[in-house]
Amino acid sequence: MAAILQIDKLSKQYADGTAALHDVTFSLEPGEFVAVIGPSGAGKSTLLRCINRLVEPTEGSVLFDDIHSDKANRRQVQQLRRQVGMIFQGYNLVERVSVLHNVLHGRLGYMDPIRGALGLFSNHDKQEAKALLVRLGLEQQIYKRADELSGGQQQRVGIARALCQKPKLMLADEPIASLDPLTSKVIMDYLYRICREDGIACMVNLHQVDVAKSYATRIIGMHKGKIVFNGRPDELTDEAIAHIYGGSPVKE
Ligand SMILES: Nc1ncnc2c1ncn2[C@@H]1O[C@H](COP(=O)(O)OP(=O)(O)OP(=O)(O)O)[C@@H](O)[C@H]1O
Repeated sequence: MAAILQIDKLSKQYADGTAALHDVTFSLEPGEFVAVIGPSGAGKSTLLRCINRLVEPTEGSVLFDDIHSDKANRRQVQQLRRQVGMIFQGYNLVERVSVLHNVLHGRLGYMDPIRGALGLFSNHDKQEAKALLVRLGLEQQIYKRADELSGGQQQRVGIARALCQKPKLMLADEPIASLDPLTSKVIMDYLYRICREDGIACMVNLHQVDVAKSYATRIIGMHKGKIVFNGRPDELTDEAIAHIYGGSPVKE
């Protein structure tokens, strides 16, 4: 199957000289659910953000569905961002507006900017946004303000907003880091099930190895800006985990 995402020799050095990514190469096939694990500072967030150009890579290329992100013009970056949904640890909702409006923000990339700024969403978009909220078990919360919701409910709104973009790829940057274990399971169950049902490829940064092992179809392990593991969950041995988190060499 043709890759939906092809990352080649990607490196990122921040302005202060921090080398966050070094020579990262991998590809993602449609429908894969990939967990990215690694210690704090390994470069997981930088990697995700280089994919949708929230961070400019220093070297290397990102090819997403025929768009060379590194060479893309403004129109192509906009096209890329429409097709790549993003879920954040802190949910990134507009707190004082309704849950429905937050979800509709996922349509802004498809709209005339003036209609978008005025909040003139079509009835079709509103129906789709409501259907997504029902799918995420939030039918009672549709007209509430976002800041009236619990953390787990807010993250479900974040997922609905990303789905409203009709993405081909979902990037989730530590989506459960601020949630308790029970709520984390609910969020991971929704994210996994919906991505699998809708054929959306997903890359999710996680701190919890056990969570990565129970959901991912593939795991990428990072250490100091490099990929040091790329394999199936059953290949992630204790030794491989020690290598990712401690940098010890993997025996051949
Ligand atoms: N804007 C920035 N400017 C300078 N250095 C940065 C910036 N953002 C991240 N870094 C550095 O780049 C490295 C990788 O950071 P990144 O946030 O990508 O790692 P991470 O694996 O996602 O970490 P965590 O799990 O703690 O979120 C770290 O050394 C970090 O301090």
